[in-house]
Amino acid sequence: MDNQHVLIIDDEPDIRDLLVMTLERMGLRVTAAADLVQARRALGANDFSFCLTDMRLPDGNGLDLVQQIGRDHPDLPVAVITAHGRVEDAVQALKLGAFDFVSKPVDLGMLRKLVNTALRLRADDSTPEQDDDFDAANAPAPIVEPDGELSRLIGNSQAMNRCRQMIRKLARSQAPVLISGASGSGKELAARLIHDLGPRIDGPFIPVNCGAIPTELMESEFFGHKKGSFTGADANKEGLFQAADGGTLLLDEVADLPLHMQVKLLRAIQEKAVRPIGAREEIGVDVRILSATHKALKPLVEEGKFRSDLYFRLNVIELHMPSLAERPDDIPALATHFLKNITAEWDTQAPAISPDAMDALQQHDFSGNVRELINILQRAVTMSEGGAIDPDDLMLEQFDDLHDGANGHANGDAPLPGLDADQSLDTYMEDIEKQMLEEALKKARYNKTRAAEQLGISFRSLRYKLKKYGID
Ligand SMILES: Nc1ncnc2c1ncn2[C@@H]1O[C@H](COP(=O)(O)OP(=O)(O)OP(=O)(O)O)[C@@H](O)[C@H]1O
Repeated sequence: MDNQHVLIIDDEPDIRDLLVMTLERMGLRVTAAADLVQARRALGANDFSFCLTDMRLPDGNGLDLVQQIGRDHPDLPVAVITAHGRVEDAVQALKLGAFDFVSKPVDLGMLRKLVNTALRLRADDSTPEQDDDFDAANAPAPIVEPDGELSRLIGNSQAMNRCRQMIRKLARSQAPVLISGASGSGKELAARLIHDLGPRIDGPFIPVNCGAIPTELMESEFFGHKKGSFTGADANKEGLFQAADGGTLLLDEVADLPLHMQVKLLRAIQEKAVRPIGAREEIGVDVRILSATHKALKPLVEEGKFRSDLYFRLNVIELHMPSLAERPDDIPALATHFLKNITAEWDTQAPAISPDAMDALQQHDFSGNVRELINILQRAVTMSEGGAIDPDDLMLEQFDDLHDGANGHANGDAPLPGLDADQSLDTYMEDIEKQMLEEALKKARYNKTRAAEQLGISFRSLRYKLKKYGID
């Protein structure tokens, strides 16, 4: 870290001195500026590795500097110091391309972590950055060569290129990202890439399905607990935030968070600290938050089911993963890639996909997106007898029937089985319930969250019923 030169901008002499001293103790060379004019002069005359600016300065707003640095020095990470509780300022700074923020009074421990992360980013900089904008959603996407980690994202459509371009850019920031997209469209894969391409790569990546944690255990799962803090707390337990310290926490299916937990999460995200159940003190955590959802969150906010303040905090930047219907041209490349993977994993000969079968795949309505394509190919490799996969091997009608079928039974269109003479009404009802559960699971490609949705019951209720009937 020797010789790295950083720029601090703050008009309050006491705070400025404290910041300078803290960073110099980290072995950094520090230049301090008291206003925008001094800062611009310093930027023009030096090659900085990191910049930290206050928001309110005597001759203007620190956000103007964030924008200017984004334009003139796109590789220079810049963080802002926000007044305590001014979440809007922090969100605005992140949207404008700030790397991260710290709020006043500045916690020096957190600041040191932030600076280390920023300098790691700078040290890793080997590839020149594209000078693009976060919200340039409709701009034509320049081709981002799918080399290195990004080659894990298959597909060369415009939509996929735009995703790669966004992911590369998002990896450089610490801003919260909301990843939207249909089931199986690659949301978790995108989150992993943002983590792997960023300065937190050596830290943990912890994905958590928010719909899968029982309500009563949520607080303990996220924040941990102290031994003896409630019945059954036999030992101290670390929560997911602590487990993700120095890395990334992915809140998957974030729409399924119950309201009481949304309040607690918001606090943890804002304060960058958690308090385990039964603990007196809060513990600072250095975690980047990504979230993913297949449900549109905005309508949930309007219905009062998702807190608007949490939505505002999580959705600083949105990354949309396109469904296969939006990029059918990517299907051949995806199919060829997965076929190779499957045959390598199963140690069998790789059959070719006949042109007719490829056509059929391109016509197919993939409600389960890439995950469904993988399932279809796994089955096709098992079914194919000759050297090629033919349309029949794909058994696409069966997948279509599954799309339509569960609606049939689940909505009561299909005839109900008759009641046996020696059967009680209870066991008869249980048989029907079991049958509906199995069909909904099949239709949802064994995604329990989706199956619960189709059945109109909560995830927790589904899990209870599956256990009751011994369905795995
Ligand atoms: N563009 C892609 N290139 C290569 N593999 C992909 C791509 N998109 C998705 N996959 C693969 O498809 C599978 C499903 O992707 P993933 O779990 O990321 O989807 P998801 O959107 O998070 O799904 P869900 O909504 O069900 O949680 C994974 O095996 C993933 O690696």
